[in-house]
Amino acid sequence: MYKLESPAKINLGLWVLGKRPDGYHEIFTIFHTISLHDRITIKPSYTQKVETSSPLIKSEENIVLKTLQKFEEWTGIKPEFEIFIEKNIPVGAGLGGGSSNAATVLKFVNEFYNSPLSEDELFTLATQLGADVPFFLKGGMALGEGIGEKLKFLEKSFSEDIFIIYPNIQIKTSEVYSKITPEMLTKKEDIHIIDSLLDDIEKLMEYIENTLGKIVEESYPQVKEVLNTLRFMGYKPVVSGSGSSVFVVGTPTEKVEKICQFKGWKLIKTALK
Ligand SMILES: C[C@](O)(CO)[C@H](O)COP(=O)(O)OP(=O)(O)OC[C@H]1O[C@@H](n2ccc(N)nc2=O)[C@H](O)[C@@H]1O
Ligand SMILES: Nc1ncnc2c1ncn2[C@@H]1O[C@H](COP(=O)(O)OP(=O)(O)OP(=O)(O)O)[C@@H](O)[C@H]1O
Repeated sequence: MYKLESPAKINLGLWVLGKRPDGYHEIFTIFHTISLHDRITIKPSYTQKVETSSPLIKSEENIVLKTLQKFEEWTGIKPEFEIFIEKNIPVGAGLGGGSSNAATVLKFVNEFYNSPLSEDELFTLATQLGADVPFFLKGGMALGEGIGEKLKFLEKSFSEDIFIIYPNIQIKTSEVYSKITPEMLTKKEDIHIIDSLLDDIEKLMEYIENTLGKIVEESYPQVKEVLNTLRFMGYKPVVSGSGSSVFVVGTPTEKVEKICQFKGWKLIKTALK
């Protein structure tokens, strides 16, 4: 029996640079893993089974199943494990839960069968599973370009406390990207300043924004309410990825805890890692 931790991520800023012919968008983002994680239990077996603790995820659609199938396509080896995922990462929250599970299992299975896939092959296979998957092969802090698969992993990462508010709604990433219009695009040269702020979280937070977050705020009143509540309290909240979760650097006051309880929002205290 093997037990693996599958970390969540937040996007410390996300800008959309353009739209590609294949419908995907060129982005610039700063990925950062956090200590919030799913727990994956893997048992070698005579069959292949993937289950989770979340009713929101249909077994047959689990990205981890797709990961095992792709691994077999690429290597000819049929991975036979019973996998159970204890979901602590809220689903459809912009925290990369599924992508993290896929990368964590892909890395394990490749090592279990004595690494038939090279690191480059792992990254290519991961990209085919989803734009966020390659980042989770290493984690930490990374600049993401392309569709998010062109990664520059940074030596340094942050360890500050953050808190996340999840308003219990799942948001489909494709829906958010489909609302991108030309005037929402950013020129890469206009965000060069970011490169000089990568070792100062306070300064970085002054500049970061999330283009997808602006769309989510306008399309989902529940997220808008979370953002305005936090702004009213003097925080600088940022939507992670395509939402619905919102993060703030720091620790929540009792007042924040009370409001989350009253509103029925899920408050997660965690840290950059
Ligand atoms: C929003 C982020 O989570 C930020 O990290 C990622 O950009 C999205 O990563 P992801 O959820 O793994 O995305 P995928 O599952 O690969 O793509 C879901 C859908 O999002 C849209 N998509 C995704 C990534 C990207 N750079 N451009 C896009 O337009 C596409 O319509 C795609 O069909
Ligand atoms: N193992 C999994 N864990 C979570 N979601 C999964 C998993 N497998 C499939 N899914 C599906 O993937 C979709 C996105 O789930 P996920 O939790 O990764 O969203 P997310 O946190 O918004 O991810 P991202 O930040 O990459 O957009 C959901 O509709 C969910 O049902």
